[in-house]
Amino acid sequence: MPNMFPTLASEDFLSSRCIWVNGPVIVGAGPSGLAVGAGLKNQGVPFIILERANCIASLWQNRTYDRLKLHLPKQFCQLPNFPFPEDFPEYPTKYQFISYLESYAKHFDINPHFNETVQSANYDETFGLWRVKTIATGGPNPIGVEYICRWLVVATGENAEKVVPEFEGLQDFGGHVTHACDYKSGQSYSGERVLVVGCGNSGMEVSLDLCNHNANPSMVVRSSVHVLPREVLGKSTFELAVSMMKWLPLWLVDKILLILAHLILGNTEKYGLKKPCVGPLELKNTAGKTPVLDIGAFQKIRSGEIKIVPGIKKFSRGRVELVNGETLEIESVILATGYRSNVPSWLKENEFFSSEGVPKNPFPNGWKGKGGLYAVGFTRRGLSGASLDAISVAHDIAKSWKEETKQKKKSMAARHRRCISHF
Ligand SMILES: Cc1cc2nc3c(=O)[nH]c(=O)nc-3n(C[C@H](O)[C@H](O)[C@H](O)COP(=O)(O)OP(=O)(O)OC[C@H]3O[C@@H](n4cnc5c(N)ncnc54)[C@H](O)[C@@H]3O)c2cc1C
Ligand SMILES: NC(=O)C1=CN([C@@H]2O[C@H](COP(=O)(O)OP(=O)(O)OC[C@H]3O[C@@H](n4cnc5c(N)ncnc54)[C@H](OP(=O)(O)O)[C@@H]3O)[C@@H](O)[C@H]2O)C=CC1
Ligand SMILES: O=C(O)C(=O)Cc1c[nH]c2ccccc12
Repeated sequence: MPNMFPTLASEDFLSSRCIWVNGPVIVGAGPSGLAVGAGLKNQGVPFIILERANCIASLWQNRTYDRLKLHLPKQFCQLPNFPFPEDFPEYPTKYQFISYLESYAKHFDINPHFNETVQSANYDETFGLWRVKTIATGGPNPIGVEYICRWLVVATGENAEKVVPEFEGLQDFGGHVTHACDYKSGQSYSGERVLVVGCGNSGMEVSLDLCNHNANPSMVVRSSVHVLPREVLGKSTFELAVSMMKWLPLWLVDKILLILAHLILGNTEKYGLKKPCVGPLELKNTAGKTPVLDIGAFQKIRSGEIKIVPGIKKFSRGRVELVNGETLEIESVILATGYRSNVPSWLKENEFFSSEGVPKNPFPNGWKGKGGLYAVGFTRRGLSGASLDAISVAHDIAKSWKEETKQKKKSMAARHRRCISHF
């Protein structure tokens, strides 16, 4: 018997709309998307920003811990054309940074479409247009929307999704397992033995915060890590590196950074923090691995308050077995295992973006693709890299928007004249 009630795809239940955008569609209302928006506003170009969360800068507002501060000095973190307030400290807190971003959006009158997740973006070769499909969940029912535009700006970030590795036996562990993006404070871990998996800036700072709340962290270092002091003789290490880069080759700057780190912190390898073979800046540029800028975790490692342990073999009820055969009894696990881009899941394009979801061309040539495609904030250079991209992208789009608008006006005027001459 034929099926009288064929099942409908979930999309069929959505009412849908199609919208022509006179200008670019920007995906993501983080610092990168806001900075492009500001540049476009300054040049009179209309645009829309689509944001899956219900606020701007959702990484900063929803997916970071309470005690987070910017770890680069403020002059490297402000966005174009709107400086930080003068009374901001050298390393603003995340709350100060968020309030700055709110003022930034207000100043440039940027109003993203919140609760609207981009599901796919395809380039229509025939018409030379982008078709961007979203699901908007702000109203009583989800709505499917399709935007048609000439320019598409990808500003979804290098940290769009958490990385959650699979571990044997984790389902039997029975304790609390959280990713660093959901960790707010060590308060609820007081007195607990906690396994922190990963030793990047997140792993280090979460471990430090746990110590400050009387918990006992063990931090997994499965391979290697560069630990640099955040400051050298009161001057930011990052700033020092940027100044040296003007005169010296990268390898030499890396050597000097490692010598300074050794003078200030001593031999970090003695405590189980094996150093990578490649220098800290070279590693950041080639593999995107950020060196740790230490704000006090290393002192806790030296004192034994943070225990360093090797890679994980498997979990079992209330325990973890390590690759060296040692077993630890633990109450909780925090996965400080990093983040990844989500571009491959929605952008139907594989010439400009790699399979990891970052532009294939290295900095400074990774911001412009073909057919009006742009990327902002994928340079592995934090907020200062995002600002540089945003300036280039806004300038380039404004130029071609103005040319096309002028041409359209010309051809409309010509059509108008032809119409008049008929009378
Ligand atoms: C804990 C932490 C601390 C950091 N500290 C510093 C620092 O001190 N200095 C520095 O320079 N950098 C720092 N960074 C790097 C960080 O990536 C940048 O600061 C900055 O947030 C990058 O901005 P962005 O706009 O490119 O990406 P994001 O801030 O991640 O913004 C991207 C936005 O896109 C939205 N989005 C994603 N997918 C979709 C979709 N499909 N549809 C619609 N919207 C979508 C997201 O919800 C998000 O709001 C830090 C990162 C982390 C994780
Ligand atoms: N104050 C600040 O400004 C802060 C900035 N940040 C930034 O946020 C970004 C993300 O940092 P972070 O979250 O630390 O992520 P990272 O990608 O820098 O580090 C991930 C860590 O997890 C480890 N890891 C991944 N998978 C496994 C596994 N299966 N077993 C054991 N270890 C594993 C990695 O080890 P391996 O190297 O062996 O792969 C690495 O040590 C960085 O750019 C960082 O600088 C983060 C926190 C604070
Ligand atoms: O914190 C981050 O994620 C950054 O990307 C900031 C950053 C850019 N370049 C760097 C080099 C060394 C340490 C941090 C950074």
